[in-house]
Amino acid sequence: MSDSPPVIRLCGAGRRFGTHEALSELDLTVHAGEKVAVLGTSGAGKSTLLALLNGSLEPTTGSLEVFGANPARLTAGQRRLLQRRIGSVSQDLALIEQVRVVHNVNAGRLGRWGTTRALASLVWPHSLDVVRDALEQVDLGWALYERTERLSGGERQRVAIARLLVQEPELVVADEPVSSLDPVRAARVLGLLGASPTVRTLIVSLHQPALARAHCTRVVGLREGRIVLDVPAAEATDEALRDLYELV
Ligand SMILES: Nc1ncnc2c1ncn2[C@@H]1O[C@H](COP(=O)(O)OP(=O)(O)OP(=O)(O)O)[C@@H](O)[C@H]1O
Repeated sequence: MSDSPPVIRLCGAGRRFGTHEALSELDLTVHAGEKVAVLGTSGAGKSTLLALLNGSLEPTTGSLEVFGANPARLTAGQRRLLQRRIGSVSQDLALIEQVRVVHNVNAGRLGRWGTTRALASLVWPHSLDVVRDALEQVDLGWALYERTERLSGGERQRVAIARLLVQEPELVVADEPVSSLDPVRAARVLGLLGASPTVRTLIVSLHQPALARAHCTRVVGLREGRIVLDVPAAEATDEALRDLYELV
């Protein structure tokens, strides 16, 4: 193993919303190259965990390090550099509806561009070859100049994946990125993220254990805000997962 710090290190981390404890006492270390699936029932805390990991939420207890740094202690400039290394897909996808698909995909490159280039690209889109290639990888080559608001839910999810692909982040944190896709496309998108030469580490929440086993190396199970399972994907058998999904 290299000397570089883990990509993620959570120690005794928790997150409260008012009096509600969404996550409690999480210990989780993720090393570069791991592909981690986060599973659990609705409300188990998956989105909250991923929001901690992508820097959009802070833990209310315990500690979090991403690439060896506590995001809360970084300067604004250091935070921007950190965000460039993290590609994120949230459940709301964070797409701009009124613009054409090419611009939403190019948003993945904004972290590397200055303001002038970013503004110019809104008139004459930059990096068209790169954008086209990313869209083709998610079967959306035809949608380059479509208005984003006209696309279906599954097509929009794939635009968000194409945005990730052009960003070339070291770490991808994806919250249910295939929830609107048909089974073949869901497998294909996860295969793309898992096999991408630039995405070195993947943390993805899923509702389909079969996809976790097929495309990830490790399965972390959350139940009522706590990690109750943390095994290599091959050991995440139906039996091992039974407790995770049992309704209380
Ligand atoms: N902003 C918030 N304010 C208050 N409570 C919240 C907030 N975000 C999440 N919660 C609560 O925290 C708990 C965990 O929510 P979270 O969205 O992380 O679950 P999840 O496992 O991602 O669920 P799902 O699979 O339905 O997306 C839930 O009880 C939820 O109501």
